[in-house]
Amino acid sequence: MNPLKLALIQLKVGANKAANLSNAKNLVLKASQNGANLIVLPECFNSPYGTQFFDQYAEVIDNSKHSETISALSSMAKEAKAYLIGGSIPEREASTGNLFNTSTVYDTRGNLIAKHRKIHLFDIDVPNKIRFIESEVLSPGNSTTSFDTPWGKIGLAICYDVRFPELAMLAARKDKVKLMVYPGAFNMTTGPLHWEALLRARAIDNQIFVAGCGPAQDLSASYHAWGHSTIVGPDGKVLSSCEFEETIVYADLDSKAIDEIRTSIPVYSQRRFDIYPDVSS
Ligand SMILES: O=C(O)CCC(=O)C(=O)O
Repeated sequence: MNPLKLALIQLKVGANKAANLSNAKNLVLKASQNGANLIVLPECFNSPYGTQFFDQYAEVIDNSKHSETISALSSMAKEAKAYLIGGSIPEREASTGNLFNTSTVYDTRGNLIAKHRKIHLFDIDVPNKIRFIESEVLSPGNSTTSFDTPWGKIGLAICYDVRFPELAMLAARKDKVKLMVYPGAFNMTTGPLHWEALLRARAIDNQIFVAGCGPAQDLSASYHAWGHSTIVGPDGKVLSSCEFEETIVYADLDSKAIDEIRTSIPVYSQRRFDIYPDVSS
């Protein structure tokens, strides 16, 4: 099997949903022309990021009748003939009206094959720096997500979910994912402090590939994103990254690298689950 060519689209997101969708389409097609097999968009890619925007931009995700963004993503994947992780969008659940931060995944024919609702909502308050309380308007998802591709299973979670090592470990050990993808949107306080460290930590913990895809920075927006979309190898090395600008980050992922690191530094098989079966108390 040839390596998986992964492309992270560090998209510049604005207030105009139609413009965000058409900008995303141009870059998705560009990534596919450059040979990408799996293309990723950032968290909240069709709407500005902020609790005040979620209700206005939310869409119902219904497999039988696609909404504006779902229909656009499905066509992009089909036209690109690539797997597509559609970042995330504010989702409105039809039956309850509840809002979620939700990522959708498409196969090369544009079929919607997976959906992840952010499990850990971004609720933080760093005095004089950043206060963001997603749970004021969003409900959390309650399940983990992975999906099959010809390159093996891929795990999916969203942004703040990266801070919780159990989620990636479950995906690596139970679902046997080779790659964990996090559409994200870190900020200018926690981005420089933790973004790369967390992505590398999840890769080192589990000896899998890890990717985090953020939006480009827009200093005229209310939320200043950190950007720095990054792909990390199973040995913890950064394979490819960028800074704040709109761009595409690529890497070729060969699963042989997972076998090599698990053989040379065999922590994957040295775990002592007999002494820490449950650390929840
Ligand atoms: O964990 C962080 O510091 C940032 C998280 C975030 O921006 C998000 O969950 O959208």
